[in-house]
Amino acid sequence: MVDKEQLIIEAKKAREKAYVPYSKFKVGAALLSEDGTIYHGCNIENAAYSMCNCAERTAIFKAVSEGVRSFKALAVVADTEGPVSPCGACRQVISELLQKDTSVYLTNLQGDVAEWTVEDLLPGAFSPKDLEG
Ligand SMILES: O=c1ccn([C@H]2C[C@H](O)[C@@H](CO)O2)c(=O)[nH]1
Ligand SMILES: [Zn+2]
Repeated sequence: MVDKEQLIIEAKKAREKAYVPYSKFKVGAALLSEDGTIYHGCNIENAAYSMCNCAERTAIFKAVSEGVRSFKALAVVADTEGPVSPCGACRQVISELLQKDTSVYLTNLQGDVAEWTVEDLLPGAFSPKDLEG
């Protein structure tokens, strides 16, 4: 059973793999699936800047592309003053692909941890329901 502290350790390990020649800002994520598998993600940048992919989305897309859709928890870590704050694009992806009750641990290297719900990360998110008109 993977607990919060262990998942944060895994996110820190993922952070070390970040490819960030432009921002030099390393971010790591660890996504725990319902069956106990951990999907690691780091941010991956590109000389065409808009192609940069955040750590959270790397982890989520890895899991979903393996057919995994049920998640217990997501940990994200960066070297920020307070707990790292996911960007709007990641909040949108998190809101659609993680469950409402999936725990989200936002942390930094100093050990500050903020625990969020998926719902609170993006109030009023655009959702599949909006496509029904
Ligand atoms: O929660 C976040 C915030 C930013 N980044 C990345 C995107 C870019 O590579 C770098 C600077 O924004 O950090 C993430 O991966 N996750
Ligand atoms: Zn993001």
